[in-house]
Order: sequence, then C-alpha cells, then structure tokens
Amino acid sequence: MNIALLSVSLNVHSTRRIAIEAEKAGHYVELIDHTKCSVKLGDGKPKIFLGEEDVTSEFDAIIPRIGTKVTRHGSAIVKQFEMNGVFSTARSLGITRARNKVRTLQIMARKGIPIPETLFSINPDNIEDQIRLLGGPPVIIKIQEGTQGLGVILAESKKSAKSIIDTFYKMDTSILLQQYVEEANGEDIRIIVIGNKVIASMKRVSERDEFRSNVHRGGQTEAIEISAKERQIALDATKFLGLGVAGVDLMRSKKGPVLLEVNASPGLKGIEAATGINVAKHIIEFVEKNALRKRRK
Ligand SMILES: Nc1ncnc2c1ncn2[C@@H]1O[C@H](COP(=O)(O)OP(=O)(O)OP(=O)(O)O)[C@@H](O)[C@H]1O
Repeated sequence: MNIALLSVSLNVHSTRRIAIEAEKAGHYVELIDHTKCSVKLGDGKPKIFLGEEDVTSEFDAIIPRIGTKVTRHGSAIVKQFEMNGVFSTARSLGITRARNKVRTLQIMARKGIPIPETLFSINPDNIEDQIRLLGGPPVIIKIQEGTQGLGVILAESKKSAKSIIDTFYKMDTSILLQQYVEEANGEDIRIIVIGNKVIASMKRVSERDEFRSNVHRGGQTEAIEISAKERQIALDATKFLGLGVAGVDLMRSKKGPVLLEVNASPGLKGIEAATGINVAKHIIEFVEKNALRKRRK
C-alpha cells in the first residue's frame, strides 16, 4: 500500500516511528509536507500538488500529523484527499474540532460526556460574575489553541484571575475558564484510541510545584489500568469527534472521570515508553484494515 504521512518532517519522533512501522510492514511510505501542498479546484477532478508534483492519486491512505500552527490549511489538504476517496486516519472535521477546546467541550457536553465546569466569554465587564459562576477561585484559564500545557494558567485568587482574564479579553485572545480540579493532584490520564479500541493508557504526574502534568512541562509517565467508565468516555469522545486515532486526556475528579481534551495527532514517545506497546504498529494495522476496505468498495 502507498501511505502518505502528512507531517512537516521525519525528524518528528512520532512521524518517524509511524514511517518505520509502515516500512516494516512492507508499505511504501512518503512524507508529504502539507505546508508545501496546494489544491487546484476548477475544471475536472480537484488536484493536490506537492510543490509542482501532482500527488492526487499517489496514495491509498494518509496519516495526518497536523501541527497547531497550520490546522486550517492542513485540514483543507486532508479534506481534499478525503473527497478524492483516500482513507485518512483522521477526518478533517475531527482535526479542526479537536484543535478547538471550546468546540470539543461543546460537543462532549451535548453528548453527555463529563467535563470540568467550563465557561467561555469575551466580555470584560462582568469578570467577577464569570469567576463566581465557576464557584470562585482558584480557576484555570486556558488559551483556546494552546498545546503542551503552554497557555494553561492557574489563578489562585480572585485578584489574579481578574487581571489575567481582563488582559486576555483586551488582547482579543480566545480563552476558556475552568474549575480547578484540585483533587486530581497534578495527574491526568492519556488514553490512546485506535479504531474504536483502547490501545494503551498512561498516567502523567506533574513535577513538584507544578499543576500541569504534560510531558513537555516535566510530567512523569507510567502505564495504568483504566476503569470501564474511563474506557467508555475515551471511545465515545473519539467517535463523537470523528477521529480514527486519538489521544484522549482525562482527569480523575471527585465526581468521577472528566474529559479535558482530545488530540488528533497524539505523541507516541511517552506512551510507547511508558507502556511498551507499539502504538505506531497499531496505527498501521488500522490503516491496512480500513484503506483496503475502502478500495474494495
Ligand atoms: N481544570 C483543570 N484542573 C486542574 N488541572 C488542569 C485542568 N485543566 C488542565 N489541567 C492540567 O494542565 C495540563 C494541561 O492542560 P490541557 O491538556 O488542557 O492543555 P494543553 O496545552 O492543550 O495540553 P496538550 O498538549 O495535552 O494538548 C493537564 O494535563 C492537566 O494536568
């Protein structure tokens, strides 16, 4: 099978891992830098170009690994491959939904998936009311498009919460406010879902004097067993967003597990190291099953 890895570089660990497993399984795999792709619409079938090369009909499947800065363009390229009948491990709609924390939480709330109490607004006139609606400080303030824990702020007092929120509103930065899940103790859970199955799960534990458990913020990882409820939340969240492969983040709150967010291109380094599970191989097996099925239709 011919597989395109939509990523900016093979130097990205997860991209490289997937390429290695694809080659081991006997596939032809090519890195397609989506930032260098263009789509030509008009007469005839829409065409996708990598630079000057026409790559419209080169691939049976694509595996998107779209970075935060180019979500819109990246998902448009994914959409074009999809519309041309190529199997993708993530639908373009799923990529854009997952990238937007508010959108994700809106969908989850509608579907009855438990999430932390969350509020979004752009109004600087009633910040005190907004904090009160969340039960008062401490509150978490998140930049909507943040990643790796950057742009996630813990405001412990009303004074600091007000000044931070006010600053973001005045800067036109989209944020959301969230109840601080203190009892999670700086820990969260990452669950990898591939094709409606939980493949691996790990706990991330934050460093001392840090509430964010992201590996990029010094969090330590270990494999864990998850509960039946956590498993169901991960499977449902992935399905509701329309993703084939996802990294679902949960926290254990006193009300039970709550969903934090869903990643459409989850990193593989931490989870493979913590669990010893070959996640990249599972992704390729998922592609094999589904791309072949799509071709047979
Ligand atoms: N409401 C909350 N209460 C307590 N801790 C939180 C809350 N929200 C986030 N955290 C902590 O901050 C970390 C980063 O939050 P979040 O996952 O929302 O941000 P991110 O920057 O999008 O991360 P990622 O790189 O996983 O996409 C979480 O892993 C968790 O440890």
